[in-house]
Amino acid sequence: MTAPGAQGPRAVLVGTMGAGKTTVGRIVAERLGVAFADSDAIVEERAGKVVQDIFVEDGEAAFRELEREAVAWALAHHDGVLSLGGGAVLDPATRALLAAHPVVFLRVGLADAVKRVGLGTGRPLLLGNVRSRVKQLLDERTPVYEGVARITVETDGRGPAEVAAEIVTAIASQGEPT
Ligand SMILES: Nc1ncnc2c1ncn2[C@@H]1O[C@H](COP(=O)(O)OP(=O)(O)O)[C@@H](O)[C@H]1O
Ligand SMILES: O=C(O)C1=C[C@@H](OP(=O)(O)O)[C@@H](O)[C@H](O)C1
Ligand SMILES: [Mg+2]
Repeated sequence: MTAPGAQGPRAVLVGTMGAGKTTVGRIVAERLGVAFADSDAIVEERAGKVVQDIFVEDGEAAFRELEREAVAWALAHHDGVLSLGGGAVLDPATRALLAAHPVVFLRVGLADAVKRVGLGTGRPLLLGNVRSRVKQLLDERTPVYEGVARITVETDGRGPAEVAAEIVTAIASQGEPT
């Protein structure tokens, strides 16, 4: 994290659950030599409990409020790489803030997303039929991710290091004068 007055994140990663935002974001930050932050981790630190427990004990609306505040704070104060939770972009105020930032959409298809999220219990929105929930979220949210992104990176069939390398190249070329 950085002092107030920073320019904001070098890259903000968005995409659905299993796109690899947390994993790839950490690698991109390492390669750029900057700090990494994840909205879920900020929320968990502030709430003093994990995302799953916030959903169960306080409800999704309470989580979304904490998430909106965490993202707004990080966009203003974190100048490294920032990964968002998959649903953060559903908030209109968050989308408005994102317009001023280098947003990278990590695209993933249904098969790879399902493989990556597996049967873990850490993602409360996927409880039940994982495949049909992932499909529904992909269908609903892909246009939203496309709407906020300046850069889109395909992740199907590619490992995190390869995806991270493409992001580093893409943000470097975005920074060049046209
Ligand atoms: N490009 C990739 N190829 C294969 N597995 C990946 C890739 N990116 C992430 N993973 C794996 O998928 C799982 C979910 O990744 P994660 O970074 O938590 O995704 P997100 O934050 O987008 O939900 C992790 O086990 C991670 O190791
Ligand atoms: O898509 C969503 O609504 C969510 C995605 C999760 O983050 P990841 O996308 O990093 O898994 C986490 O914020 C929460 O379980 C809700
Ligand atoms: Mg994540």
